[in-house]
Amino acid sequence: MAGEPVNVNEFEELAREALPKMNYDYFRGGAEDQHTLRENVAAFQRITFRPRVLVDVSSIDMSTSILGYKIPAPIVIAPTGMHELAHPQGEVATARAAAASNTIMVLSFSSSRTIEEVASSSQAVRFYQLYVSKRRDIAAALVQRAERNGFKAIVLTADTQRLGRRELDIKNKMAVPPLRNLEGLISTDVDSAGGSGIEAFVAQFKDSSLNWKDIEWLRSVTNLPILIKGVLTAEDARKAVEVGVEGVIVSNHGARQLDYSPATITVLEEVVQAVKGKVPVIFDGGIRRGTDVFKALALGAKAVMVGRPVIYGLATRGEAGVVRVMQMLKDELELTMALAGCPTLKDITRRHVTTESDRLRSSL
Ligand SMILES: Cc1cc2nc3c(=O)[nH]c(=O)nc-3n(C[C@H](O)[C@H](O)[C@H](O)COP(=O)(O)O)c2cc1C
Ligand SMILES: CCCCC(=O)C(=O)O
Repeated sequence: MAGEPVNVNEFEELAREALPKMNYDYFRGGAEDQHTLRENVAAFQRITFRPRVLVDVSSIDMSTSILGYKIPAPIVIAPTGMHELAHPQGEVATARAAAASNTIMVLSFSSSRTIEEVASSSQAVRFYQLYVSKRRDIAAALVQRAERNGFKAIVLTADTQRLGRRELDIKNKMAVPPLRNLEGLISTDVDSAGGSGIEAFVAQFKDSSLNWKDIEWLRSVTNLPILIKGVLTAEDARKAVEVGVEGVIVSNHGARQLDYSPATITVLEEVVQAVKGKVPVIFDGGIRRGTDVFKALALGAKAVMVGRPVIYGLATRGEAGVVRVMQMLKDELELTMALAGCPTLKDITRRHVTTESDRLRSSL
């Protein structure tokens, strides 16, 4: 690609050029037919704006807060695994970029670098994403390490009872690289039977009996607020509120788990309505533009998280690349707000977008 990247999608192209195929495939790929992977992005393209004109937008305020932590824009770093496959500094670089961007980073359970390394290299507000192992003492130990090291919330990923079937990883015989948090706790040296080592590893360690009752167990091992990640229905949103978690994250795991799950942006409103404002609803999946962020906010998200674009920035330019990606999305959101006539996040309403279902309803 010639010249400087001017948008987040161009970072993806650069990352593809920079990375070994196996690593790029792991980051980029989705489950099975990758239908949901395409839809996560395509569904945004079917939402249009109802911009308002002649509003004073000489000053735009994008600031918000999540669980009381103030951030200058509602764009947060999603938990994604194995950052050393993108850059030798791994999550240390990502965490530094989060601090430089004054945003929140959710550190993945499957990080290359340790909780302690990430904590000591960055002042960013950090949340810890948890997968619960069959041996509960291991999960509890990880949560307590995160808490001791100043992480501010636990993000419990609920959509990964087993790993989705990612055929690129199977073809590449993708092996699990070192996950240093797990050293001395769980072996990642698994027999992949000639397929995806990641899938085999998850099958071996993950407790697939995990269920709503276990939130109580999680409460018993930590004082941190708990967010549930992977909610796609009103039913589960109500359950999450019922069991008393502090936040709900609408996510289909970047289309890496159940293929033919809905594009997340198409179910956000359903979840928001079910939650009834009792806890914040955070959104992820397919955010590639500031316009996407605006659309998610218009449909009721408090903030969005970004997965792959952060990795592409990291792969291309390390810390500086992640800072640039976050800045691009933020700048695009600011411009979108100005052009749509919304000087603050509160001004963004449901009336500022037209969705596919709006169009269907009005054609009846
Ligand atoms: C390479 C990669 C690794 C991921 N690893 C994790 C993980 O360890 N834990 C988790 O909860 N979600 C994980 N996710 C899902 C992200 O948190 C997020 O839901 C998703 O990336 C959002 O979609 P986007 O990539 O289109 O922004 C991963 C996603 C990708 C692309
Ligand atoms: C133990 C690896 C799981 C990482 C993950 O969640 C993903 O690749 O989507």
